[in-house]
Amino acid sequence: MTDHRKRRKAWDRGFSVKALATYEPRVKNKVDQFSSYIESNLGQSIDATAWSMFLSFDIMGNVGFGKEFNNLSTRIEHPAIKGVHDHMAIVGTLSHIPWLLNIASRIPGAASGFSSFFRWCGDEIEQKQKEWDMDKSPRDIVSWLLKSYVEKDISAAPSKAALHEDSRVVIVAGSDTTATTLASALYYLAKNPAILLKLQRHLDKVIPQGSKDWSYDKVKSVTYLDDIIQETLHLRPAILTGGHRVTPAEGIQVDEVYIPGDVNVFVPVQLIQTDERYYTDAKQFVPERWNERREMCSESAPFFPFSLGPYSCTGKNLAMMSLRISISTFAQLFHIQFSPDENGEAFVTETQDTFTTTLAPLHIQFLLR
Ligand code: HEM
Repeated sequence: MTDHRKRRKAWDRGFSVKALATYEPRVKNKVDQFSSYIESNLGQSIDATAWSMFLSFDIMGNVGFGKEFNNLSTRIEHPAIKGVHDHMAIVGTLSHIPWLLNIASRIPGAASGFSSFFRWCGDEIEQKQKEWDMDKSPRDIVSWLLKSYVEKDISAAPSKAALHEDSRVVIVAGSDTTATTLASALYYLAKNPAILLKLQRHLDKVIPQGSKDWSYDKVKSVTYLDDIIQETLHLRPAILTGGHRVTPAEGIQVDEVYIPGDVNVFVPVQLIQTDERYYTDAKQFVPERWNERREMCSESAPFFPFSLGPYSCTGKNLAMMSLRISISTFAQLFHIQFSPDENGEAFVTETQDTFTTTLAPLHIQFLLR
């Protein structure tokens, strides 16, 4: 735990206000690239699940590694994405039996599906270290981690292997999660035209001159945008169940249930966040519950899509920034609706909990407002 707290410092530097300010125009640039594609394909059916993935991985390649994944321009998955998904399918299944996961990673060939991803991250770290310039301020998350390592800072990864692992976490933790949240937000906006319209009105109020006047500062002032993101994370958190935790040696009392010590437990995020005891119309998409209809949340309403405590998400501010930039840009420019052959059902019923979430395709159309 003390070790973990120390190591968080290296991570936190990569998400400081100063670091985020250097990422912001790069995130916007990727979102604009996506918007340009939409503009030249207005009315066409677009798979929001796949495209959200392309966008998030391109963002994470750029701000995570300072590299171009080119998913948006080629519309072909970078091998790192496939590697991550193969990896997560195994993690999602085996994490319920943690010792099996340890064994599986040591069986020759068992990890072949995601070894290209491991190799890619490792090569990038090696390359960065070769080109390392002490005088330059890091411009991406991995460079912040490498800086601590090269300078032997107290927060540094304790070994090269640990540094390689951290670099993989940047992609695994940062891309899939933001992508599934964006795809879910697009699903809710397509399903609820009145909510999309209300968001557009709020955006028009702070950006009356249209998209050329877009600025992150203006968008950040639109609380309804945050209400929509929050409600998406409330109903469809990107990590549906979350990682397990071990109970303290003396055991733990949860209401009337006693759980003995050293037991693996899960706290299923989505299940708890959609419990009617805490929220009115708990499974309905009502962004207003976070502001003007606050009475729809009880005092103790649980909300922890980024987890809580010392192991909570260190990339939360980057995730929120990416989501605000993406959703505000799309909503300002476009009307969003389901494609004629889409009703959104499979997107909900075929969701798989693979530690991060695996989503079914979602066919939507963007039209000019
Ligand atoms: C909507 C997007 C995101 C959601 C919902 C999310 C959620 C979470 C959750 C629930 C955890 C805790 C996992 C556990 O307890 O087992 C976590 C941890 C973490 N997240 Fe995120 N995350 C998001 C985006 C990001 C981004 C963009 C990054 C950037 C790289 C990131 C980096 C991390 C890291 C490094 C950890 C491990 C923290 C630690 O162990 O101290 N996340 N995230």
